[in-house]
Amino acid sequence: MPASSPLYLQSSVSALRGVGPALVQRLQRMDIWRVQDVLFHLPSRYQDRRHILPIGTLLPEQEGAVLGEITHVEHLRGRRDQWLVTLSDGTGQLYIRLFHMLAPMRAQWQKGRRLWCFGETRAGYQGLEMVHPEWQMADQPQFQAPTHLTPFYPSTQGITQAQWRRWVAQALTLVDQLPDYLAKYLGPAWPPLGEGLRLLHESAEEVPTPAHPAWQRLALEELLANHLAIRSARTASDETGAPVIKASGRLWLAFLKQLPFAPTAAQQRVIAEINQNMAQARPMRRLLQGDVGSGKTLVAAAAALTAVEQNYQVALMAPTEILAEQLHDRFVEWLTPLGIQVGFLVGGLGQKARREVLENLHQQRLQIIVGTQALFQDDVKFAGLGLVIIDEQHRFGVDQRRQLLEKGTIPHLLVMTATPIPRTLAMTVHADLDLSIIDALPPGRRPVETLVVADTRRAELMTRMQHRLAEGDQIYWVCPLIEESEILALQAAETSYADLQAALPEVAIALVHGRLPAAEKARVMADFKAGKTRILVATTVIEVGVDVPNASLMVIEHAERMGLAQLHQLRGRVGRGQRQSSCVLLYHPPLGEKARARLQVMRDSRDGFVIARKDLELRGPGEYLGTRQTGLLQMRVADMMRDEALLAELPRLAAQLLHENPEAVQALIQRWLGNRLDYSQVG
Ligand SMILES: Nc1ncnc2c1ncn2[C@@H]1O[C@H](COP(=O)(O)OP(=O)(O)OP(=O)(O)O)[C@@H](O)[C@H]1O
Repeated sequence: MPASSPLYLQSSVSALRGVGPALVQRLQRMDIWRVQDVLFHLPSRYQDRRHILPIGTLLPEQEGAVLGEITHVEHLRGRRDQWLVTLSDGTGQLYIRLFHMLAPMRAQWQKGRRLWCFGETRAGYQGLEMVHPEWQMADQPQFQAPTHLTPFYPSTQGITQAQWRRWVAQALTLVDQLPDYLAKYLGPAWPPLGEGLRLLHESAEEVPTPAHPAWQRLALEELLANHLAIRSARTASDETGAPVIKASGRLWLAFLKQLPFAPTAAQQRVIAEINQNMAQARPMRRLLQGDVGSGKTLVAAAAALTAVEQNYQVALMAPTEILAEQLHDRFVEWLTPLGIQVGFLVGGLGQKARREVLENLHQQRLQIIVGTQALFQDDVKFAGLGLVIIDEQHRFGVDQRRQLLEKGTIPHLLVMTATPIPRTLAMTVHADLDLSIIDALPPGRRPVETLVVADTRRAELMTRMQHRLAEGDQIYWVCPLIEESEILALQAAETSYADLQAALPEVAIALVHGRLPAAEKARVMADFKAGKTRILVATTVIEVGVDVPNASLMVIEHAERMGLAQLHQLRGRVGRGQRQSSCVLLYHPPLGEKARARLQVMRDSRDGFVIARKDLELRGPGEYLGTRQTGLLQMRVADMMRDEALLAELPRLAAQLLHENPEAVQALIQRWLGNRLDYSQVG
């Protein structure tokens, strides 16, 4: 082997031992280009493989190591071969399910052998099981149970955890060379930057917690990097002018006359904030936040009317075709009586129809266009785009948002989200976005009654459903994504669909899932909306934004596997009309402790903010890192809600750095935001 050349933080990852050309490409796809980027690729959690857990004490969804004797090996032949291995340790039995078993492994996995394995338990049909755990035969001399915590890195296909650990170890030898731009501005109580990175990569004994000063040091720098990125983008966009749109309110008043309800005070307030914003040449960058069902669509319509009255076009984007279609229908229903033409553009549109829409848009025969990502394509040209509205922005790539904004001169931008972010946090971190909050639900809403029910009680549930159906109500039946596999989710949904059809043969039931062709999806949703189908079985495609006020019961299968934010979103699909609605959270017993606590939060609370806070509290150590953040910003170590106290430091640090060390500003942004095109570059 040739002598390895010296390694630098700025060296390409190819300089790391064990990284060949194919791996370089894979790493680059994860936005890891240089050795320094490996240092900032932080573990998403830690595995504790040190302690052997008695099998009898295991709960579902528990990760851990067990050691026992193989008492049975069964080869299950079927569409797909499987092996079911029984492991016993005197306290209980655990099944190990394997979908492939190569000959050398088969030779070892014999009855009577002692086996150590590490994995996550799940409730299987026969009892607790682990699927493809990591393993070692424990009755041979080379067996060694791990003595340290094991960091677990976010990865991609073709990169193993062992590889990450080797690369990180190499990069860590350079950690002290990393420039610490903040040291001189922070008091002596703050540990150096490198300590934070060591803490996260090297913790051997205890899972690090966010309260640790070294962690806080990293979080502070990450928040600052985001803050700086946003600040610099905002300065750039401030210099360029957006159209000054001042409407008389003529269209809005005409619209109100035909609306069957009156806007709430909260809606009126945010509409006024938006109108004021659009009347300025400084481009609007406004985040409209409102809990599920708070009536954001009406606010979007009001903003659109302001632009249309002054002859500007409006683009309205939704994250999925179903939602785009629904928004389109709503806008057509509301606005065509006022003589406004609303177009629709999604990927699945035929060539001819598409050309026609584009032509109409370009000639300004369409004032409003509703669609999905398809609105970004190069050939989509506007005559005068004045306002862009994005629904549930976090589903959109930042890049796409930028592309759309490039289509107008500098259009105003309104982003709608149901994700709760406290005002103070949003103001500090999203320095570029102004915030409007709809803080009250429309009147007459009755809180959704939430029940937590074991899935062994399906018979009772069927009776409840029959009652509802007899009263003319409609029902959602949701099957969540299992193990992040769309195919498994689909199988589960198909099974539930068949079961429901068998149990309620006289009822019209439909199935909708992510793999249906767009037109088919649209048809199924339209039928449900029109009341032609009474039960809609769905994978979580209905999660965001579907509005069918007549649906008053939602059943969520395997609710114990879902996150709180997702459950809250889903539940928000019912309780949108005047009638008393219910949400049944079905779980598969036995229930793990954490899952029980999560479901209890759902039963006790209906407020998105409260639920988000509880979610934070319920995350155990090791679940803090790499968790999906509240939509807008995805951070690695910081959490806006948890690290609220750090935000106070940001303006001072930012001002000092910008003044004294502008190069450091760019370096920090690069370090934390990397080459990702961040939304801060928008506009
Ligand atoms: N002021 C109001 N009075 C009565 N009903 C209203 C009012 N505003 C909106 N609604 C109705 O409330 C329902 C929910 O509104 P909308 O779909 O806009 O919610 P949303 O904020 O987009 O929620 P989500 O984030 O869940 O999609 C709709 O059926 C809408 O017609």
